[in-house]
Amino acid sequence: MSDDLSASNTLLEVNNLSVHFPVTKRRLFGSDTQMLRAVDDVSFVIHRGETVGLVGESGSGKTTVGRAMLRAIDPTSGEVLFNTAAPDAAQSQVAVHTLSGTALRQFRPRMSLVFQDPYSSLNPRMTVRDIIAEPLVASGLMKDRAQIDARVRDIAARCKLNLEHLRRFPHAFSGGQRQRICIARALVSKPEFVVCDESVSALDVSIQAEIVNLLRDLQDEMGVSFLFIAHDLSVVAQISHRVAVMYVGKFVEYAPTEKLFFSPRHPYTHALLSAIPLADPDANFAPIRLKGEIPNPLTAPSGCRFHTRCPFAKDRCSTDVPEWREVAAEHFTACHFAEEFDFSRPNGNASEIPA
Ligand SMILES: Nc1ncnc2c1ncn2[C@@H]1O[C@H](COP(=O)(O)OP(=O)(O)OP(=O)(O)O)[C@@H](O)[C@H]1O
Repeated sequence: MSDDLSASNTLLEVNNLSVHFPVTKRRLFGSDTQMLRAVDDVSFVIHRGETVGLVGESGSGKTTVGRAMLRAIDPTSGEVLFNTAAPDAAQSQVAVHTLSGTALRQFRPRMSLVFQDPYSSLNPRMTVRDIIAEPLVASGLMKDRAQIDARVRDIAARCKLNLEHLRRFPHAFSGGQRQRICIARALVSKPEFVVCDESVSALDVSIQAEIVNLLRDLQDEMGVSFLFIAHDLSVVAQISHRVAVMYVGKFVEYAPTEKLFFSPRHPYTHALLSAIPLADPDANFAPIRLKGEIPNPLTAPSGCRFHTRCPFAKDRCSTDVPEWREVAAEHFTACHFAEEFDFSRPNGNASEIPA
């Protein structure tokens, strides 16, 4: 677990990141192209050895943030800066958003991705050994077979895979074992940053807990940082040092996990938390339920994007875009009235975060 939130421990800086997709609609005569603002002006940092949870309803832009950070897609604007050196050495900063060609290919092994579906993301015709070795071979990081085998066996053992299984094919394995194979593949190149995109969502609850524990152990051993994308706030709470909440392409709140759970400042975070059955002895805590669907980013509401569903919205919420600001130490939000709301659960404590 990383508690060092100092600037010298920063691994990734995301500054004003936007990803807009052109969407063309056919009309009777000709066509009409609009920009879909999947991610709009998002800024945050991730520290070394830290897990940042990213939550929000379907379509809010979580996957697009992760893919842009990995340069799997090109950002429309903004920066992704990666500090490559160890914290005590002189740091060397790589502007990931500007990399291309050979430089991008050489940088790729430092970042990786674990997909949601452990069934479709493994090639059924490859052995487990070859699947795990693939990133080393594809990036040209290692060429010597004995060296590759040693690295594969090392990461497979860390992921608690039986080494005898390396010669088998993926169909022989359960969902949990397959996800261990996916994690081994993602970590074989010893990346410093890994995006886990809904990586436990498809698994049974007991298996989810095993995978979350495995990711924590691997983080302690290898110092890797995770962006952990999920719908399920209770899973995110178990693994994340800090949590960001997204709504229609915007970050609405970002705070250390306990603060976000027990003193949220944004009505949307409060609404998401209201859906979790936490034992809460505080009589003042009034849960709210969200009505309606998340708006389409093509027709995102003006002002605060949440105002159309916010039970606390006032006039200016429909016209003025709220400023993204630090309302308490390490606690950021974008709500005009964050200072006025009290959604806190003063009697809550960390042990109440669902396990
Ligand atoms: N390549 C693309 N072209 C056009 N629109 C896209 C593209 N990729 C994503 N989108 C749109 O961008 C928005 C954000 O999508 P994204 O997948 O990032 O959301 P998400 O929060 O990860 O959702 P989910 O939880 O369902 O995966 C959605 O409206 C989606 O339809």
